[in-house]
Amino acid sequence: MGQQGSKQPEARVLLLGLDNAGKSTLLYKLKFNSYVNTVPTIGFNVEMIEAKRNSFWPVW
Ligand SMILES: Nc1nc2c(ncn2[C@@H]2O[C@H](COP(=O)(O)OP(=O)(O)OP(=O)(O)O)[C@@H](O)[C@H]2O)c(=O)[nH]1
Ligand SMILES: [Mg+2]
Repeated sequence: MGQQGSKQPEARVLLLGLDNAGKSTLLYKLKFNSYVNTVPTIGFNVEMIEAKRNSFWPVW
């Protein structure tokens, strides 16, 4: 239980879906906690999101 050393754990998440499904909207909602008006993505989007501990992840 508790902190496992000082390094924060990292996870890589791949978000897949059909064209226009709302992937970018979800990504930017998670990152900026607000709605972002998107354009169709050419290629892919990569973002780093920092998550704080919460009731889903009370301990690392
Ligand atoms: N009604 C509604 N519209 C949404 C929702 N999420 C996204 N949209 C809209 O759906 C459209 C496509 O959203 P995007 O986030 O660009 O979809 P995408 O999956 O990234 O699309 P591609 O990059 O083309 O693959 C946009 O007009 C969004 O505003 C939602 O939860 N509800
Ligand atoms: Mg997109």
